[in-house]
Amino acid sequence: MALLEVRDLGKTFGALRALGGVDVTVRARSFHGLIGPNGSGKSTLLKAIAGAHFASEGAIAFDGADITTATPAERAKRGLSLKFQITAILPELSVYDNVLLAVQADQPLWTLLRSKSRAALHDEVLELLERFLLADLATDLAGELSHGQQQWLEIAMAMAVKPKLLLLDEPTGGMSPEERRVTGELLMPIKESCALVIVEHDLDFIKDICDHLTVLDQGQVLDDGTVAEIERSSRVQEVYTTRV
Ligand SMILES: Nc1ncnc2c1ncn2[C@@H]1O[C@H](COP(=O)(O)OP(=O)(O)OP(=O)(O)O)[C@@H](O)[C@H]1O
Repeated sequence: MALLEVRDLGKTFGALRALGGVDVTVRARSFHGLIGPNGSGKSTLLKAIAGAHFASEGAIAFDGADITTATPAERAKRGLSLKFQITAILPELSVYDNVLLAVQADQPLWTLLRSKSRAALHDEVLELLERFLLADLATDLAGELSHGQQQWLEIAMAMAVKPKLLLLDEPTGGMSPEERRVTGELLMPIKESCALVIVEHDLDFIKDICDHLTVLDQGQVLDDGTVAEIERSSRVQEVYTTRV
């Protein structure tokens, strides 16, 4: 079943047509990669899905609802969660408090005042810290974590709201090969409850973790299919050998 349907999406910035006629379908609990040369429109598409900017044309449906003109907060309430290239952690707070803030963001105020609820929140924070290899660093300042650990903290925070779809923009940028490998391992289990749309330049990483790929070129869909189909695509090979 389709969780996200992007139909005939277009986005212009002044005279520049960054996206045009883009169709993308993401199934529930699938990992969907957006790849393509620099400037092909990957981040623009991710931002349009998140509501960070509005599409100029076309429609976006998420979980059965039309979200084309919904605000980022309304999309988040429906189960969309995102982590962008730019960091969103609070460096002066502990790792624990960063995750606690993210977990609390999903709770009504009255829930936070009950001690039973606070104990449950504590358990949720610990569970996320364990899952993303941060439990031993809980009391460290977030700003003192390594680059890779900061990325994992942000993914943990994005997962704190129990999304149906997680959007990641180049999560492995600046990571060591070992940190990339671990990031892949940390992401795989989220498939049990959540789909992923990921923009990534590391093609080996994206092929390892994704079920489905959409290849963009000059703001349009060049090809779309399983990883094996895209690997065999002569159109994609041509673009990657001549322009990347
Ligand atoms: N806010 C903006 N204002 C004007 N032009 C923009 C804006 N955002 C993106 N663009 C332009 O839209 C086009 C697509 O950019 P986008 O960042 O989506 O590509 P990308 O595939 O993510 O590139 P990269 O792989 O280099 O990150 C580019 O020509 C870019 O310069």
